[in-house]
Amino acid sequence: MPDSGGLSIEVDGLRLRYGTTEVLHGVSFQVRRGEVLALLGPNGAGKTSTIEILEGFRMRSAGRVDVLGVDPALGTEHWRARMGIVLQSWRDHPKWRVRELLAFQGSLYAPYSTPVIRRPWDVDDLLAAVGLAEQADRPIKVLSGGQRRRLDVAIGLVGRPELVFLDEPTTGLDPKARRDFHALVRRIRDEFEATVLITTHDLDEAEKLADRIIILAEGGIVADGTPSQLTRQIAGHDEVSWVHGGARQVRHVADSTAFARGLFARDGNSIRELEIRRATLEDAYLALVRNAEQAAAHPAEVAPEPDGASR
Ligand SMILES: Nc1ncnc2c1ncn2[C@@H]1O[C@H](COP(=O)(O)OP(=O)(O)OP(=O)(O)O)[C@@H](O)[C@H]1O
Repeated sequence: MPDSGGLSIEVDGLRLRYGTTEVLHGVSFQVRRGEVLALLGPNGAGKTSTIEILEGFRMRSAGRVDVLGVDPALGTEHWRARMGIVLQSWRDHPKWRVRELLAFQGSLYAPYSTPVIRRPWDVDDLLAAVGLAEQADRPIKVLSGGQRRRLDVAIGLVGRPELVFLDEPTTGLDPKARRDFHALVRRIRDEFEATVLITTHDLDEAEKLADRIIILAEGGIVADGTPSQLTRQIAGHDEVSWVHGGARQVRHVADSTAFARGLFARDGNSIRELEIRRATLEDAYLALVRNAEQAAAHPAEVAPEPDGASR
């Protein structure tokens, strides 16, 4: 079965220690089949370590992990063939030509083809999908950095994976390649119903791509929700400004829609030049990470985020 109860990933109480340092202090989350989940967090938060455990490349210290219905510590080649992995670092195959390499990598997946999922992905179709059709017959050593990154993505997708891990996939891509890549992620989700777990430091990318975001900081999950749910967690960050009686007024409020409704109910036609600046995902991210870092440094002193309106 591709999943257990519609879930591609289940993590419960995951702990990881490197020597005497505990990097993950009991992390729990689930990812539904077909969901695009972005894992965010500061450098060193444990994102890559978490993904490596899910991929079966790193042993956990404690906790329960289930990926596509299997404990990754016990994963077989057949289980691994159902996943696609795009790592942060380049693989080095300088003498291969692009098409040859993809055809070879694809052939490794052929034994795992099923009537439902035909493996591998047709090489020409895949080259077109990642924008490498013109480079198909070039040796890999002559590709630009961005083209090599596209090839990394193609290698991760050639087996028509049910679950794709993308570790900072758009680093080094130009804006057009980045936009094409976002379209490709949507395509693999929509056409193949693949589950996608992506790590990125680009909050704009996370907001555009992810159905759900998890923020990891100080060894734990500090937020888990849709981009707009996360943004709403940071109360008092929507800025509403308007002109009334010739003077500009400014308020910072938790819910700008409700505030504007009240404003119009009260002052009606005399409101001019209403502007609302919603809290951004970046505002939310920075506040949540800052809170987690302060809580870790001074466990007793951290005050909760303010709620409601303030000047
Ligand atoms: N093999 C290792 N041995 C010891 N410590 C390690 C090892 N790998 C990672 N670490 C440490 O574990 C912590 C988490 O690292 P990890 O690479 O998972 O973070 P990350 O969130 O992916 O960071 P980045 O955003 O910089 O990629 C870091 O403090 C790192 O130094």
